[in-house]
Amino acid sequence: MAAYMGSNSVKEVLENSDEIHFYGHHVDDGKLGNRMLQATSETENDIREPFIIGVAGGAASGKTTVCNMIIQQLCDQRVVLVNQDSFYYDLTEEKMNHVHEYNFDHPDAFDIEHLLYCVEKLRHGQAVDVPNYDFRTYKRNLSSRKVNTSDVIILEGILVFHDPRVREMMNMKIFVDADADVRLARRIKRDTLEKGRDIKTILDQYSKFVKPAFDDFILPTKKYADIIVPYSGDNYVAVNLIVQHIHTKLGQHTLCKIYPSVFVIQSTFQVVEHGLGHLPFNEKQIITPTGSIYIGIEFCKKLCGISIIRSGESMETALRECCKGIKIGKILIHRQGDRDQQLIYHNLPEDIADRNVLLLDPILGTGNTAVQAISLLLQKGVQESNIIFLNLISAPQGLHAVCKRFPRVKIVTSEIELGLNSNSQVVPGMGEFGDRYFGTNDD
Ligand SMILES: O=P(O)(O)OC[C@H]1O[C@H](OP(=O)(O)OP(=O)(O)O)[C@H](O)[C@@H]1O
Ligand SMILES: O=c1cc[nH]c(=O)[nH]1
Repeated sequence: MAAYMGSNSVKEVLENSDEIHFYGHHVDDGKLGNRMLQATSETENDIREPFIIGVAGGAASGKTTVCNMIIQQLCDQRVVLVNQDSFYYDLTEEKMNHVHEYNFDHPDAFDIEHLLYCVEKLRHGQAVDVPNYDFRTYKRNLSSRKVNTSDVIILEGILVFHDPRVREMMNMKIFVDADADVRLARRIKRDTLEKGRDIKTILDQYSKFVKPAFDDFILPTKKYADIIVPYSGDNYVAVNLIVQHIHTKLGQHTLCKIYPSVFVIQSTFQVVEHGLGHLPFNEKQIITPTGSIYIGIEFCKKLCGISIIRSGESMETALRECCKGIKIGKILIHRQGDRDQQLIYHNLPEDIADRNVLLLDPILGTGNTAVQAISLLLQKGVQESNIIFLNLISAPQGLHAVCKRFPRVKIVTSEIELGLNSNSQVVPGMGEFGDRYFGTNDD
């Protein structure tokens, strides 16, 4: 476990000091302090960004049905649907005169820069005006549609996976797959009814543009999909699985919105570094023994790590890699399922009240253990706002318990899971962490 929590990016330079922890970089290497601050704020922003889903697939493959089913099942969330069709370029008079020669299924038919601009704004919490494209006039209406940002943004369209910049903004990519004959039959029905087109025109357009564009541009983007949904009427199983995943991810968003003290770091590599990034520091310059100038940072206040025995000890190596010589204290709490915890042992730095405390425990289940440990730290005079709880897997129940009781304690975790089972184990989770890490399970 410690191996994947280790710090590769942060170099510790001053050793054997439990008073000063200075980690930095050579003067040529840029500004670590700035990088750390940037990393922290970027990650915080990421957490609050909407969940963006791309839904691609051939024309009339069932994308809209899948999107509607997702929207219906996410009824407790704010969802907005943005259709790539809204970003068709207006046809010029000349193109209008030869409209049957115009390829609406080619990537160049879309104003992708405008689409990118709109999604980028929504992603950063701003409302946008999305154009209203009229298929009868082949032009955007004068009035646009005001779209507010939401918890979930669904971006639907035949070619939404085509541009890598759009793809990169998506948290989940779904490709709706339907046989060519099914797509053609549905297209004929839809275009005659909804767009007032005649069958000959539809078939000409299909063989001339739609089919070649599907083969050349749309089908090749299927490989980018995280999920391929075979369209056969209403695919409830696939949509249920998708919605379940979104709910789990939104659970994180919701908890982070409720509790500004919770930070979810997408990679377990960065839990320790991110935690350190919350501490106040000053930039410091030193001359190394070889006479080079070295710029790093120095924490304003003394630090210590406190691990909750046993599992918290698995995080000590990572902490020591970042802060060599750091004082580490211990707390042992006997956990009995969901019942009261018993404090068995503690060994804390005498001057702990004057330190920032990084509390280490990879699992936050019911939260009882963490609440006991934090209560002990407060009894010893540690300021609540000087405690950062570093964690790998947390259950929503544990987060509620700690955040409600200690709103000023920061929690840095790498995953918020679904919940707890009847044995108070985190689910899906990883079972008994300590047994797995120390090899004391029966398997
Ligand atoms: O939030 P809670 O429901 O209180 O559970 C979390 C506690 O459970 C685990 O320890 P465990 O008791 O399994 O001991 P171990 O680390 O020694 O294996 C974990 O490391 C936490 O300390
Ligand atoms: O899932 C859990 C809950 C508490 N402790 C663990 O090790 N795992």
